[in-house]
Amino acid sequence: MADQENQENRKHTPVIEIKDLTTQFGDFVVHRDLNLTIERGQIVSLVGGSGSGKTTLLRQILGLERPSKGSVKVFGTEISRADRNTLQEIRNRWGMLFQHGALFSALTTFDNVAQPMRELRTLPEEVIRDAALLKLQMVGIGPEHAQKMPADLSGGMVKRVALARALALEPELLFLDEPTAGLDPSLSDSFVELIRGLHRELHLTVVMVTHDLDTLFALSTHVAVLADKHVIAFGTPEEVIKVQHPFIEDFFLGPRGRAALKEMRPAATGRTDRIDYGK
Ligand SMILES: Nc1ncnc2c1ncn2[C@@H]1O[C@H](COP(=O)(O)OP(=O)(O)OP(=O)(O)O)[C@@H](O)[C@H]1O
Repeated sequence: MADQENQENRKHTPVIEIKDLTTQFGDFVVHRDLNLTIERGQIVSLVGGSGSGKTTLLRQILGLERPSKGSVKVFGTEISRADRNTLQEIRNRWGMLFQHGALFSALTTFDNVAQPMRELRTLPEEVIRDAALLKLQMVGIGPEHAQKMPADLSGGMVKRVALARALALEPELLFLDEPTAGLDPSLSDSFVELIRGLHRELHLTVVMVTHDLDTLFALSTHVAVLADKHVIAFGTPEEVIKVQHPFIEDFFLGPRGRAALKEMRPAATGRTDRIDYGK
């Protein structure tokens, strides 16, 4: 009964809840009274101009930066107040795909994916072996590549292996930092498809930083726009592009944005309509 209650609570607790966050470095204020709530199953793209504080916000969520004011809760726990064990438990519930340095160059493909499981120190090696191969299979990497070194893989394969590694501990929450940067358009499309499929199968919550509008429109259920030191708009892509703000108009409705909107495919919601961008 208590277990059931816990599970119910888990379902209803926002995955990320940021309230009145201020981040300040010396006199320089990056975020002021920033609010953002991300619910289970959402795919949220975080966008904003250069220096608007996207990376710093991710660092706040990951517990790498402390709020000057306000609170950042992940899975209902205030991350800056969590003790070491709680923080580790929370970290085991998320995976992160970094834009650069995604893999350890001295480890094989297989060992890169196995490493987060080995660090748990609770799983027998045979279980790790099967799980790592399964994760690689999920991202379309066959066992024949398992003993290859990262330097011998193509750019697209490195991203896939890095995604397998981020999924190693079966996270509920996945952070993607510019997931399609550096991929050519067809690799980028297939990577988007892969993330979309995994989101559906694994019921993941995804938070990504991206400048790539094709990726944004193909994947996002929601978009959070960071400008003027806080989140100026949060909603579905259709809702957000209607908000009048110079950054939004420039980002979404400039030439690049219009092209991406025209090409837009159904997003992770399974929506099949096209965005009507008015102008
Ligand atoms: N540790 C720090 N000390 C001082 N200033 C910092 C620190 N970290 C970030 N900043 C400043 O905070 C601002 C926001 O930086 P941040 O990297 O979060 O922006 P961003 O939106 O990710 O930008 P970009 O898209 O260019 O990567 C910048 O002006 C940056 O110089």
